[in-house]
Amino acid sequence: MQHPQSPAVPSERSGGQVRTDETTTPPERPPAVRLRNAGLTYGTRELWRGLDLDVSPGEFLAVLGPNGAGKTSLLRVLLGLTPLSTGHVHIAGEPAHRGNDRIGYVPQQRSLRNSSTLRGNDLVGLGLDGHRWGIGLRRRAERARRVREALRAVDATDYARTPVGLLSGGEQQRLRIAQALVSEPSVLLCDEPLLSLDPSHQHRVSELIARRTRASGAATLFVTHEINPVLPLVDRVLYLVNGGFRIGTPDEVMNSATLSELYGTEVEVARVGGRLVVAGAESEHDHHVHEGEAE
Ligand SMILES: Nc1ncnc2c1ncn2[C@@H]1O[C@H](COP(=O)(O)OP(=O)(O)OP(=O)(O)O)[C@@H](O)[C@H]1O
Repeated sequence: MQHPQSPAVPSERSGGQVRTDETTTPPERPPAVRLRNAGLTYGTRELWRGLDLDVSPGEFLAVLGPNGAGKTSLLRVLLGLTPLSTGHVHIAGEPAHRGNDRIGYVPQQRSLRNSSTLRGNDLVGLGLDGHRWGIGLRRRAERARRVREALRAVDATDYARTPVGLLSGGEQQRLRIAQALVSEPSVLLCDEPLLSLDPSHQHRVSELIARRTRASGAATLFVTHEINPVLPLVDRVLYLVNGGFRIGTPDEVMNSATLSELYGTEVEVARVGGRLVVAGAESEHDHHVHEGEAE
């Protein structure tokens, strides 16, 4: 796992002598996301419980699991929209709360209305509104530069001036990703960001998000049913199922023994033509296989 390391602190010089007795270590940055004994229950339905998780700045975490496992609900908890039933959640050292401008969010896709006359660059620019920015960013030129850069990063420059209602689902999705990235958030939450994207853009967007995660030191939680584009890029996987979970590297989690134990039934994880295929967990798992996807 590659995380930014705290720089070493040089020893202070005092009166010509090197002081080694008071070498101070910089205060550690709090985890970008911290969950402790977290549990979420709706009525009598327990989605997950006893979840302890720290996501470090610069870490890329895939959140996987079948339909209804509680992946979106977990993101809602981090966004401060859904309270935990048990335990605690902190974002960058503060309790999770609504309207947190440290978080960038790519929500699960909803088609933007055909009638929407909003243009792509306006939609991406909305990602800069409502944030507390430094003086420089108040300048319109700087704002426009950031929007342009975000559009270029998702390969959306060509349709930046087209009304979003006229764009395809995949094109709209790329704009949403640019909108979440433009504010350079500390925590990036992506809910099925690869939906509607063709295989080439699935890879491109996954790589872009991985790169931005490392470069900016943001922590990214990436909910997806499309595991193959992201598994080679992620540091760890959180796999939610049947109220339980596993956290570990892709190799630690995505194997037959671990998933069989988690599902309580025989699950086979196989490599087929360089792709990971999960089989045996009934229809819930079919979504992991995306036939025809280019490698
Ligand atoms: N506010 C709510 N009240 C009651 N039940 C809810 C509420 N929100 C979600 N649920 C239920 O919780 C379960 C988990 O939903 P969630 O959307 O988190 O699952 P998911 O893992 O993201 O699924 P998918 O892969 O299908 O998107 C679902 O059965 C859903 O119906």
